[in-house]
Amino acid sequence: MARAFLFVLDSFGIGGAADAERYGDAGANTFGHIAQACAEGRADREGLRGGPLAVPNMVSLGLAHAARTAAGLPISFDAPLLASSFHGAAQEVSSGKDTPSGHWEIAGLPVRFDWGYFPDTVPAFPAELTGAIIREGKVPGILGNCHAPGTEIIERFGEEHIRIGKPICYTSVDSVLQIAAHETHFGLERLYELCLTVRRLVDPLKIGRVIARPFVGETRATFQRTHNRRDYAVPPPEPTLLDRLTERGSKVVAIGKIGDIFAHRGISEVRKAGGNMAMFDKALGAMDDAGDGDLVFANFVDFDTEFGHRRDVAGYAGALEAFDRRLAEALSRIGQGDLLILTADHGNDPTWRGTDHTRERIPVIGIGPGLKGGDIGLRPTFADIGETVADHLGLAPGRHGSSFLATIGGHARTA
Ligand SMILES: O=P(O)(O)O[C@H]1O[C@H](CO)[C@@H](O)[C@H]1O
Ligand SMILES: [Mn+2]
Ligand SMILES: [Mn+2]
Repeated sequence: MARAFLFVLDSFGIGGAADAERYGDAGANTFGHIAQACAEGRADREGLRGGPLAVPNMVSLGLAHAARTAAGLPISFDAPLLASSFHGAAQEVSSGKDTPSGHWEIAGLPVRFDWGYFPDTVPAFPAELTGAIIREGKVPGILGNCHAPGTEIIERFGEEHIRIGKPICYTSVDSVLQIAAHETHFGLERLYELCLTVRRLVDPLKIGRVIARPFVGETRATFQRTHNRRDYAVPPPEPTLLDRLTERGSKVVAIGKIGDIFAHRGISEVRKAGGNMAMFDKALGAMDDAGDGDLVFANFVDFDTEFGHRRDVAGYAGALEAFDRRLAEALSRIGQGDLLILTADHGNDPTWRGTDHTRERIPVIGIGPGLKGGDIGLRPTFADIGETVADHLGLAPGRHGSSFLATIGGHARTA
């Protein structure tokens, strides 16, 4: 019996990317800087957390060792490593530091082409596109049309949006076109339909994702985004690990936004919930249901959306600690033949300038009862993760990356 559980802590980078300079991110280190801020008492928040970062379960899987591999940081956490655990870091070869690039590469498909981006100008969208959105989306116009952080732009235009019914369209340094609209005044289903229309319109521009950003509340002070966010991604240009598994008849259970990220290709079942903790419940349930050859692929998005982009260090630290506490429940479900890998898709250093992702290496830590475990070193591509899962689940090797299963004493199960 072989099963695999892949948990992505969205944006939990560990620094050290060799090409960080090109992105203006030399020195960015999400994990390192959060740990440092906590150690120096700069991430205390009444009622939430205080003191040094406490993530003992991830440390026992080798998180601190992984940080040293990625960025040369000294290991300052002293928990013993669990038997059969393994640790290392991976460098991204895809050019984008965005969610689809990170996840697709993890699933064995590096993104070699360049995404389309909108310039940081006002207006940000080409006039023909804006015209088409209004015409084909049947809306009276659009608000925003610029680069902006999502919460700010809702504060700025939310009331006007409610009054005149124009959706708020904005973008960022990522390859995205985001549409914020009120759940009841504009309508949630109408927002989703509009996003589908816009998805088609931006396909020729190679825009990675159109994202529905519904919100509620009646005034500037009370607006709040809801968990009904939906991402409309372009389908991956080649088969991913997910396609390879489902084609063989294995189940791929997608927790959180994984289904959206892969444009629902190679996914057997989607289980969604609002917030990291509810998502963790879903992940545990999927672990209980998984059978031989299956993959549970989970994304925990709060780290990125709620804390990384908001540059909220204490919030990020608190979320890591809450996640780490729940990890004990996942570890108790792991048995012989199981492989659990924790990783990330890019960085989002909450101590960094701006509000965008940071180019970083990612942790690759995990456990597989019966394995020798140990150091897997620095992997040259995130695709090594997907290839290791493929190897563990008995698939033939894919086109990108290589399995580290043999390094940790696993048996290639490929027939
Ligand atoms: O500021 P919000 O709306 O959260 O947007 C963020 O979320 C987008 C998708 O993850 C990123 O491109 C970033 O701009
Ligand atoms: Mn992400
Ligand atoms: Mn993000």
